[in-house]
Amino acid sequence: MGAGKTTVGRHLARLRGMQFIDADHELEARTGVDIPYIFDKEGEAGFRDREEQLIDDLSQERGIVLATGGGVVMREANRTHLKNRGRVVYLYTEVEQQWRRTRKSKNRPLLQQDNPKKILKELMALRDPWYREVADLIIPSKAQSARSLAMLINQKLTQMEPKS
Ligand SMILES: Nc1ncnc2c1ncn2[C@@H]1O[C@H](COP(=O)(O)OP(=O)(O)O)[C@@H](O)[C@H]1O
Ligand SMILES: O=C(O)C1=C[C@@H](OP(=O)(O)O)[C@@H](O)[C@H](O)C1
Ligand SMILES: [Mg+2]
Repeated sequence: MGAGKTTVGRHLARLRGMQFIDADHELEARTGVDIPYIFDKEGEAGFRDREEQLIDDLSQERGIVLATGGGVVMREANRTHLKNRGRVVYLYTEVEQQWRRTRKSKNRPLLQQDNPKKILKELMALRDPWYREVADLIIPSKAQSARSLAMLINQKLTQMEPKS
């Protein structure tokens, strides 16, 4: 959360002339409600079930840039689909930076409590190994604009062999 997946992903899609899809926005469009509402009514498990279904669906698309939610690596099926069906970029961000970028937002239910920095730290410890396992490319996102990060990712993807 707060790494810049949604923002950088949109720039990257523009640079590559591809369609951009944000999994959370797509889920909101398909259900007609927002992410906090889904967490509220169905809990995190309900959200994860919907997310898993959606990732299976979207990862079969070709020629898109897909920004996932940060918790996507929590389910093994998601990790497998992303790894097998696309090229995965891990936008690494320090917890302090994540916290600064997310502290005013009301849109991330997991952080709507007293000590969001502690939650971000715990989630990082749990998830970082999975992000690294799934990633084809690891990009530290420290102190660079979203557009320059997208340009860097674009360049690195272009240097890689096309995924068959
Ligand atoms: N490289 C960046 N530099 C400065 N601000 C950024 C950068 N990437 C994202 N942001 C800002 O941080 C916030 C969270 O970004 P977002 O793209 O929603 O992250 P994610 O989708 O990974 O949770 C947004 O307000 C966005 O404008
Ligand atoms: O890290 C997570 O578990 C989540 C990240 C969010 O997306 P962003 O990573 O785009 O904030 C969103 O999917 C949901 O609130 C859960
Ligand atoms: Mg996002």
